Amino acid sequence: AEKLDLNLIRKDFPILDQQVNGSPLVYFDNAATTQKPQVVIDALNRYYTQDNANIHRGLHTLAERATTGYELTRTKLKDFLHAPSTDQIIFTSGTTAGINLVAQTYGRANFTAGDVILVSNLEHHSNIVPWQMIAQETGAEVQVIPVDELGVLDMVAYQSLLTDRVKLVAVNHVSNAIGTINPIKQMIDWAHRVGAKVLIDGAQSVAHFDIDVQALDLDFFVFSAHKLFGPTGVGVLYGKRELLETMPPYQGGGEMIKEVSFSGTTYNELPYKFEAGTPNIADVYAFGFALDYLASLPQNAVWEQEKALLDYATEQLSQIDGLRIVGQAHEKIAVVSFVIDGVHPQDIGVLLDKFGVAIRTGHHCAQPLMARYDLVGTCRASFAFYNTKEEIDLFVKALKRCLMMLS
Ligand SMILES: Cc1ncc(COP(=O)(O)O)c(CN[C@@H](CS)C(=O)O)c1O
Repeated sequence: AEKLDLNLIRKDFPILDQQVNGSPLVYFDNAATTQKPQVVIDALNRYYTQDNANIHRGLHTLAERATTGYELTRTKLKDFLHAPSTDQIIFTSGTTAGINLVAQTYGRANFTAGDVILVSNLEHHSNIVPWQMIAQETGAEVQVIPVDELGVLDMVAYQSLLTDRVKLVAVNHVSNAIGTINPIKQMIDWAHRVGAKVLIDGAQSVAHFDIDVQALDLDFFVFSAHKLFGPTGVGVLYGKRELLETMPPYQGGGEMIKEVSFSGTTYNELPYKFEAGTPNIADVYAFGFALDYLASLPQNAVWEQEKALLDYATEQLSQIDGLRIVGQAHEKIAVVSFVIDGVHPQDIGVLLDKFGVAIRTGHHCAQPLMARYDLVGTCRASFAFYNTKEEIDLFVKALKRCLMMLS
């Protein structure tokens, strides 16, 4: 199978070539945010030096160019997600904003007392708190799909929780904290059988899978550009047309209207009904170049590289005395969460940074999951295709030195 030329690839990510505290940077925090290829950085620079103007309204050349660039990304996303139309691609500020939008519009219009919103114990706070907020407001109830010792969702429990009271199932495709890949096709099919809609939080899966929203029969799908080698402050909400059409607007203002008068206001068509105010034009424009960059890579080689990194890191870390990997699902993305007997994750994170190694420590915005495993937090190393086995060797060597210093 085709392999990635990592020397060439890493030249596309200038940020990776730097020293941190006297050692080469080893960036293993890609689940928090990915680094950006030069083409994205160049696109941002080009937008602000040549094309910047407000969009959709101005009739002058720069406004036309800015509008074309912004809408071109929406078209690229339609293709990327295999969506039926661009109308169903809504730009938000991120995954969190997308989930809040659905909770505050679809939720408010459809949830009533006694309804159930089903989430999982693996969820990120962004896919728990918005549902708690709308549940409080509507009298609906949030119930939780349990997870087992390995970090795998309990599908038997899921089936029994799927009563006809369930109006929405909101789960992540992949856990950010421990890397578990959930069987979302099956989960969606089962939910639809009881008449429930499904929102899939794809923040940690879009970078690792080809997502076909029609084949998955997805009702809602949300993710952030910054997890997909694009800028921060840009998110995508995909929704089924018949759902988006019936949902009231999320925020009021310019762009999302047709006619405003003090005797009444009419709203714009999809997708603009959900895009009030001047959007994050430059970052949406630059995001399109991240999508082009990814499309230029041999996708299987990318996934092979990530799998090789996961397997090698797991093998190397498993040899360290007292180290326990948290989350050992058979189906995992390239994330290794671990704890070490007698050592606080925070201390490891701080010390690793002294050796130039960037990982994330703590609860990873998944406190209910940490509580499930009776942990204050974990150390999380998360890899991208531009990381190397040599970096894993540096990481393991540094980790062993940290443990010597802490012993
Ligand atoms: C599964 C999942 N769901 C939602 C979010 C929120 O994405 P935003 O772009 O911040 O809105 C994230 C972001 N997880 C980062 C920051 S906490 C991590 O270090 O794991 C996520 O992983």
